[in-house]
Amino acid sequence: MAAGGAWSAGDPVGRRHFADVGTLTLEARGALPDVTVAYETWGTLNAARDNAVLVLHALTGDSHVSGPATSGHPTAGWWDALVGPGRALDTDQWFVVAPNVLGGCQGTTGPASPAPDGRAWGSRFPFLTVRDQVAAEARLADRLGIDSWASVIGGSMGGMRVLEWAVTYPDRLRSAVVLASTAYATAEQIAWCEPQLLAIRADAQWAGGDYHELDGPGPVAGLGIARRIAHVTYRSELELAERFGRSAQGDEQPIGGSGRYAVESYLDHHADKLHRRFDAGSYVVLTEAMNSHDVGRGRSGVQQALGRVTCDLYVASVDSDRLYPPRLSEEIVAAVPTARPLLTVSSPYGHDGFLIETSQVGEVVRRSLASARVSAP
Ligand SMILES: CC(=O)SCCNC(=O)CCNC(=O)[C@H](O)C(C)(C)COP(=O)(O)OP(=O)(O)OC[C@H]1O[C@@H](n2cnc3c(N)ncnc32)[C@H](O)[C@@H]1OP(=O)(O)O
Ligand SMILES: N[C@@H](CCO)C(=O)O
Repeated sequence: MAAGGAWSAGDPVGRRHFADVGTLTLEARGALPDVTVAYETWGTLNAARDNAVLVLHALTGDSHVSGPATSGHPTAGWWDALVGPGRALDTDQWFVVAPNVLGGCQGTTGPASPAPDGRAWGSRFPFLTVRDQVAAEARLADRLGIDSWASVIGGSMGGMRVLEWAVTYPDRLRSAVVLASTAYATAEQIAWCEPQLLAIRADAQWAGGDYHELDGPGPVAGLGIARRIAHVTYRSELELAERFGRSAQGDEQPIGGSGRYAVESYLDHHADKLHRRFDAGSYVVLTEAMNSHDVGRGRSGVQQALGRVTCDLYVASVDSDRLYPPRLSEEIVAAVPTARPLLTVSSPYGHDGFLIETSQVGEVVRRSLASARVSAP
């Protein structure tokens, strides 16, 4: 990419693989040609090809579930504690696959990728739904020769894709884990996204979505505002109160001075970090895809759709999650015939608890894998 701020698609070498999955016919309209899916794997696929586990990341995640920070990944794997020998996703037993989502910006085709004419897709990138993203992941499974996943696991936006997998391809997964997620985007979730989308599109550097080919920083300010809004929703009111209170950041005072509150500084920090690792165009495409999420669309409603699920389903909510409140997980459990009783991750951190509370999340993952049938180690 030419501009777009300091964001980089990362080290093209690293440990990622790239699968060409062809042209995807999209749910809303049109098609996306020449789709590439970037993915990482851990462990070994067994001879029966039935020990594979699919891990699906959330909004700003990527394929780097586990491993140290690299030149391409400024932070260590987002579930590093869960993957490896003896860990919940025990790589002595399981073959773990993690793709970057369709529309993303870490190797999988997205708005910053070159279109057939060689220029970045930018504003020409088509509207995606969660179903399109899952269709791309199913193509990846085909390419890897994996007919049936032992488990499909994800939180938040990743959990949306897990549910779509379970509803669309009930024969292709034996168990599933849906963390801090929902069967449909609620009015409030869509409402929180609206000012985020407006902030990015109001940034003069957005250039109608075609900033990738321009000189300049790209819509860094707009993306930063979007991240600040989103990040507040990812944490709990009590955590922010106890952690930051009314403290000032440093010696300068916010009242009558030029200082900032500590919580403002914290949000500034997260905004600054995001634009270095994430493309604003992807943020828009993925946010609109999340807003589209409704497993019941065209399937006679949510209850009917969830009634199609046949895998062993584990649903967990975070008790302090104000963005994906536990009632949304309760609705899934009530409607899925094969759902286990709702599990609760106890955390002061809110929605981000699904990323932070790796010990509790690991237990949920262990349970799902214990119920997955495998031919051989
Ligand atoms: C599946 C996926 O979606 S993966 C994508 C999710 N990952 C990310 O988005 C990476 C960005 N980080 C986050 O979203 C969250 O921090 C999490 C969930 C990953 C981790 O949460 P926590 O461990 O609780 O980290 P926390 O939110 O407290 O942030 C810590 C950072 O804030 C900084 N910080 C804390 N207080 C302040 C302050 N007053 N002023 C400025 N910075 C501050 C810390 O120095 C630390 O910086 P660093 O991350 O550069 O080391
Ligand atoms: N921190 C997570 C929250 C969204 O679920 C992310 O950035 O993807």
